[in-house]
Amino acid sequence: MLKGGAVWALGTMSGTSLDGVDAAMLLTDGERILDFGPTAFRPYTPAEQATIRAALGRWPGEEGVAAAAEVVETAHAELLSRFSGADLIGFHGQTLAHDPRGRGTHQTGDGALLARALGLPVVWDFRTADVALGGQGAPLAPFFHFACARHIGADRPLAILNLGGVGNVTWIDPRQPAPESHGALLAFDTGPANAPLNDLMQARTGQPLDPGGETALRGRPDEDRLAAFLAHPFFHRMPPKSLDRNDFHAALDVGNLTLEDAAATLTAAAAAAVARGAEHFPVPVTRLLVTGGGRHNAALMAELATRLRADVEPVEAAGLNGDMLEAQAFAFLAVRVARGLPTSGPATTGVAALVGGGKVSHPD
Ligand SMILES: Nc1ncnc2c1ncn2[C@@H]1O[C@H](COP(=O)(O)OP(=O)(O)OP(=O)(O)O)[C@@H](O)[C@H]1O
Ligand SMILES: CC(=O)N[C@H]1[C@@H]2OC[C@@H](O2)[C@@H](O)[C@@H]1O[C@H](C)C(=O)O
Repeated sequence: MLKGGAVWALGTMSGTSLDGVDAAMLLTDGERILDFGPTAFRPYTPAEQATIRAALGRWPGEEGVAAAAEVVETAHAELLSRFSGADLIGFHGQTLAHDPRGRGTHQTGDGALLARALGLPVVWDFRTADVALGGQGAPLAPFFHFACARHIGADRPLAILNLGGVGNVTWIDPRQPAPESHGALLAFDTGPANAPLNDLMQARTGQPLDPGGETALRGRPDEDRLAAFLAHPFFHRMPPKSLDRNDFHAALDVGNLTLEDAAATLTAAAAAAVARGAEHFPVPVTRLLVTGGGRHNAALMAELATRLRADVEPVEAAGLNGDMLEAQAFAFLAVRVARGLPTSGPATTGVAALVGGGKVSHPD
């Protein structure tokens, strides 16, 4: 186990959009951010993506999972071998299934194998312990978001919103001494973010996303569909709460709308879900910093600004890197695990007490 000092950790994320693997170096003691280091991205090829997609929703030992694991491991080994100077690795793996109150949570990819391949300690399997102890197992970035808020010198409550396939938000009071302090954090998944819009664009146009939100900007949201969407029981649950990528599939039927109106409806739904979530914040925020690919969607950012009475800005406005924040989070969490510090708590995953998730595998 590490003692007090800072180390260079190399974190990875292979997100729900299945576009590829992000990796980022971070100099940290698991409490503070001391420096940001190099970053890199390795896309999945269409064939690799298809192999992972075929295993979505599956559990260890089921058909297709071994092939997906091999793709994930190979892509990570290739990407991570480009870096030098790391003391340890934080390997998230690829979530294939997430059912915290049922079968559990499943991130594929073997960290022990990567430790041997790369010759470095690998911290991995971050979510299982939290779920086993009654937590949602997600989101896990909030303890890092707290460090980010401190790093950028925030002096009043703010929120960091991640718009990936699914949305997740962290409300932060940076005046508290540490993320595990009472009242420092509240975090939860907000609802579907880009995934339904990507699925619509793929099905109707063959494009994987709505670039810049251009299609949605030409359409009008269907208010009846929005109201039906917001009636979903997920919005009546108190946070913390988490979602699987396709949990909202049936609640977001935009089948008979034009492409533009369907895109506008799904975009408005993602923003409305965040606004619903913001009603749970302990005190309202005046600043919402947005990370994840959805910050490039002008229609989504405009809908957020309309629905939330706050400045809605990409995290870059505060000097952070919105493409790499999750990879940096798993670098940070790896150091916390190595130091025996908690990675989640009642306010972030709903677990009964503070939990230090994550396994450590050594190269020999
Ligand atoms: N230029 C763009 N215009 C519109 N949308 C974009 C753009 N770039 C990225 N996106 C959206 O962001 C998504 C990718 O976001 P991100 O990389 O944050 O997801 P992820 O990390 O895979 O997901 P998660 O955080 O849910 O695990 C794309 O699938 C797309 O929907
Ligand atoms: C189970 C799982 O992998 N969840 C992801 C997913 O992608 C976004 C959202 O859903 C969030 O809950 C989480 O990832 C981020 C990095 C987290 O744990 O903070």
